[in-house]
This record gives sequence, C-alpha cells and structure tokens, in this order.
Amino acid sequence: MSALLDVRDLRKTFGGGQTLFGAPRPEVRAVDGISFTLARGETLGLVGETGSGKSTLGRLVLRLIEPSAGQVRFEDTDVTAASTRALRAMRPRMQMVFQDPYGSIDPRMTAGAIIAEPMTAHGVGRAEAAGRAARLLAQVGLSPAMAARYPHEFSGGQRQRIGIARAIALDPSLVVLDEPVSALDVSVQAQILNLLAEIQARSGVAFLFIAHDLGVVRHVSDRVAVMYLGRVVEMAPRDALYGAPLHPYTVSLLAAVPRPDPLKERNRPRIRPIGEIGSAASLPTGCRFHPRCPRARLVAARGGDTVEAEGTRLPSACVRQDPLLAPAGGAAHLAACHFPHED
Ligand SMILES: Nc1ncnc2c1ncn2[C@@H]1O[C@H](COP(=O)(O)OP(=O)(O)OP(=O)(O)O)[C@@H](O)[C@H]1O
Repeated sequence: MSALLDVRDLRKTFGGGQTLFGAPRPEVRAVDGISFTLARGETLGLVGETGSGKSTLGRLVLRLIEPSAGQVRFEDTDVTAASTRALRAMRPRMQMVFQDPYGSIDPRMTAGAIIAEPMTAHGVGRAEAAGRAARLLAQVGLSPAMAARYPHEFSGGQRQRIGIARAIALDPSLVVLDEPVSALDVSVQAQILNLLAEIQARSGVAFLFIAHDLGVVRHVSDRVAVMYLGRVVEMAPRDALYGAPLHPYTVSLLAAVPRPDPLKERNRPRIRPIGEIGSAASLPTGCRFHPRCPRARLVAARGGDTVEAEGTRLPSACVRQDPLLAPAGGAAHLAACHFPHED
C-alpha cells in the first residue's frame, strides 16, 4: 500500500533578491531538501532547536505556504500541484493544530461555533454541525454545555482540547501538530498527549508531531526525525533513536533532556554542541553541523585526512562534503553523518 504522505526533496527559501534600496537580501534556506513518508495511523515526531525549520516544514506539507521546490503527495494526490479548488476539497483530510489555537481564531466566537466552522464551511448544515460539535466536545473530555462559552473562559489545556476538536471535526487522515503542548503545564501536557493517543487509536489518524522537546516526542512517536538547519539529520524508529542515536546532534540533544534521577544525572556524559545553532542564511560548507560537532573534533584528534577549520583541525570530509541521509544502523535508521559509528 502506498504511504499516506510522501514528501520528496521539499525546499523553502525565504528572502533573496534585493531590498527596495538595492541591497542584497539574505536568502534563508529554511527547509533545504527534506524527504520522508508517513503511513496511515503513524506518528512521526519532528524535533530540533528553534530555527531548524520544523514549522516551515509542517506548513509546507499542508501547503499553507508555497514550496520553492519538491513535492508533497497526500493520499496519492500531488498537493504541490493541486489547484485551489482541489486543495480546498483536500482540506478536511489534512488539518493542523497550533501551539496557541486561539492565535488565529476570533475571540468573539463561542467554542461551539469554533468547532462547527470547518464543518459548515464544507457543506454540513448548521444544526447537524452544532450537534456534532457537542459530541466532539465530549470526545475531547469537555462538557457539551461548554459550547456556549468564549475562548477567554477556558484554561490553556481546555483551549487546546477545543483546537483538537476543531481539527478532527471532519475526520482527517493527517493532522500536523505544531508544538501542541509546549505552552502547557507538565501535568496538562500529559493529559493532552493521552487524548491524542486515544483519538489516534479510535480513528487511525496519522500525526506529524512537531516539538523542540525530545521528552514529549518520545511519548507519542512511532518514528522520530531530528532536524538541523533545514535538513533531517537523523530519522529512526523511536526506540532506535533514543536507545542508539547515531548523529552527534541527536546525541547532544538527548544529553540535554533532564532526567528524573539526579544520581544518574551526575554520571551522565556531557556532550554539548559547541556554541549556538548557526543561521540558515549562511550555511557552513560540507556538513552543516561541523562548526558545532564534538565528534568531528574527536575523529580529527585520532588522525587521518584532516583540514584546518573553525580554528582547529577537522576531518576533511566533514568540512568539504555534505553528508546524505542514508541507512546507518539498519534499513530504517538513517543518519546524515560521515562518522555515524564513532564516539
Ligand atoms: N516568513 C519568513 N520569512 C523569512 N524567514 C523565515 C520566515 N519563516 C521562517 N523563516 C526562517 O526560516 C528558518 C526556520 O524557521 P521555522 O520557524 O520553520 O523554524 P522552527 O524550527 O519551527 O523554529 P521555532 O521552534 O522557533 O518555530 C528560521 O531561520 C526563520 O527565521
């Protein structure tokens, strides 16, 4: 069976060209050649630091923004080439949940109206939509009587439940969730993650789950993709990624996840990337992680073919060749690193 979602070499560049006064405007390669598939009912977690391109990728997949290049196929239809009309017909099947669901919603609408809106927009009658909105409220753990209330009368967690109810109102087969629990207290986060798992078990919806927090992604994902400056640098089934990470960036992200046991915390190796995430406006040569990579320094110290870069010696492959995302630990465990097995 073909994949629900098939993303091929997707790219998005912002800026470029010139400003009004003729100065060159920097070109930002926010998404720089990303490919992956998603099966029906699957959850792919997408993690990375701020600025790695996660939100841009999520919006491209749903064609809320136009790609610069590449292709997105959803349910065997080319989303990137779809006409406005075809795209509109697809919308009920592909939905999005935002970090703050009310950022884009009219605060003067009641919860019932907010949930009913996508249904009436797609031809469901008003009375039928109101009835379904009440049932959806119950499904997301809220009282149907809350349909008459306004956004400001809800807590953050309740608002996110309403955002989820709205997203699943038309029974989508894909929901892109962009940091859906990042703004919530930890206890509320767990409730929302459980709710999403219940919805998925019942409906078979697939999730593209975007988060900067590896701990959150671990709870919900079947597979995880780690993004760095517009690229996926590692992608693997959840247990392989957390149990045996291959890319030094993933290793460093995992080292930064706090653990509940302070004793273990003390003995944990401190692997940190050097400095801050670079800029997608001025990408390094070769491997885009090389300026921050602790492993490149380790490998160079052992000798071999090295060059002078970043004020130190680094393997010439890291500085000169852009590594491809390729199988490195079994067919399903992909990493974009010249030295995936050296630590
Ligand atoms: N509309 C835009 N115009 C110009 N640059 C943009 C635009 N949207 C995003 N970018 C740039 O693209 C890069 C990726 O941004 P994006 O928001 O996708 O990253 P992210 O990983 O989702 O980060 P965050 O977690 O902060 O949302 C960043 O360098 C950002 O500044």
